[in-house]
Amino acid sequence: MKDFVKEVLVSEENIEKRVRELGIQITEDYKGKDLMLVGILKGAAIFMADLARSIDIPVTMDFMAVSSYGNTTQSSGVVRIVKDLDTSIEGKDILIVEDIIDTGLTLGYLTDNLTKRGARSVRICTLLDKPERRKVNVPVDYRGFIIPDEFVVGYGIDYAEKYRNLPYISSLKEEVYS
Ligand SMILES: O=P(O)(O)OC[C@H]1O[C@H](OP(=O)(O)OP(=O)(O)O)[C@H](O)[C@@H]1O
Ligand code: HPA
Ligand SMILES: [Mg+2]
Repeated sequence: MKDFVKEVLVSEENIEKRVRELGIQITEDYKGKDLMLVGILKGAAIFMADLARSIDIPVTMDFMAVSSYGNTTQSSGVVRIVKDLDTSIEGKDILIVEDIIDTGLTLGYLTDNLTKRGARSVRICTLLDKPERRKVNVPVDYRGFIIPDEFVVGYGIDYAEKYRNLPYISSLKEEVYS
């Protein structure tokens, strides 16, 4: 066990199994539709790569980058678009792919923003959901796991840009923050 890991909350095996299940469900729901996956950088990059390969219909993929956390464990509350989509999404069925929904500020802003661009539908797929921390109510259509109110890292998710390459989801020892 890496010495900065406090507790493994979701194992590599459980992530793999759940991603496969989500892919099957999304494949069913979007058959015959023009599905575009929108991954939210950087946290969702790893989830997006695995999820896309578990979906069995043709999809298009693009990425956006927004930032609200910076190098802290607290959301600033201000969502800023750092990288926008490359193409118009008018008439498309959009599935936003996120690593984690915490306060809901990021996804609340993004759902609104993408809906206003004339998408046919905008839905949300998040690997992790931390409902205890919610400030903005956002409808989650596909959810990997519900987790307790702990700051987590791994499988794409960072603390101060580190630990994204852990293959599982874990909490960090207190000394990492100090
Ligand atoms: O529900 P919220 O409280 O808004 O938090 C969730 C968002 O915060 C993190 O992104 P971050 O700003 O850290 O960017 P990153 O993905 O590049 O790490 C995470 O990846 C989500 O996008
Ligand atoms: O628990 C978290 N870990 C890392 N980044 C985050 N952004 C929102 N919640 C989290
Ligand atoms: Mg982050």
